[in-house]
Amino acid sequence: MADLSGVVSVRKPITHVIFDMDGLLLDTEKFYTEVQELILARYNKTFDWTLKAKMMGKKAIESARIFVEETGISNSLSAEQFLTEREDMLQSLFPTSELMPGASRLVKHLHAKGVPIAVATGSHRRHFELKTQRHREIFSLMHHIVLGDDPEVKQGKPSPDGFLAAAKRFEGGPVDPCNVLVFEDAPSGVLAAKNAGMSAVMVPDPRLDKSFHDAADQVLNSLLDFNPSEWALPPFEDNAS
Ligand SMILES: O=P(O)(O)OC[C@H](O)CO
Ligand SMILES: [Mg+2]
Repeated sequence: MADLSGVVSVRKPITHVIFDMDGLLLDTEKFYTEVQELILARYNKTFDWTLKAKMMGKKAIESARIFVEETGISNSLSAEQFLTEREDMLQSLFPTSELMPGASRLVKHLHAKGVPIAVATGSHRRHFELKTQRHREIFSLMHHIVLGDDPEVKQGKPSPDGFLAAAKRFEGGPVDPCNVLVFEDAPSGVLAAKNAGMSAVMVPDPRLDKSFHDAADQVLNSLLDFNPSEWALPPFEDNAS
């Protein structure tokens, strides 16, 4: 494949795949947005996608600090108080989480073809359990799952900690990062994958500024648009979703 300057870009042969969770496999980013809009409304402020872009994909306390500082409410609400306040709302929303379009098809396909797959999420254990309670089957196909409160994940995305921990835990690991493909929705997540030396397919929310697409190796509107053959992965045998 050649770009407009005639530079030929060769994609690395992929042997292992790591999925992000929130906003990529699960349609859970909308819950964070909803709750944060409600909290900010109390301070007569609005939540926008510039702030969302900075928060998404990060560990809870890291994104909480960004929230109170960027909105200028840190004198009234600390990051810790913000987390406590949003918790009740999130706890009732998370169990209703739905899979993103194409997530089930892609995970089942890669698993059936023997491609080792894992999850690396910024989400901590308690939230992970709530979000995945209706989706145990899909998550059981993962070789392993690295959570945001894993002791090896010292820093959240864009630090590569989560993806490097995930690459280490595959059978026969550590897997060379250049053979790992990451699926991400968040700017911080794409940077984390690139900081880990991995390839990144970004499936961003359409409201995210397009400048965040630049760091990704490929940008898709939906997981349904992913073509495994482009990454030397086994092709789909049908067009079913
Ligand atoms: O996108 P994830 O799966 O890394 O999750 C991060 C936070 O829990 C939500 O932005
Ligand atoms: Mg995400």
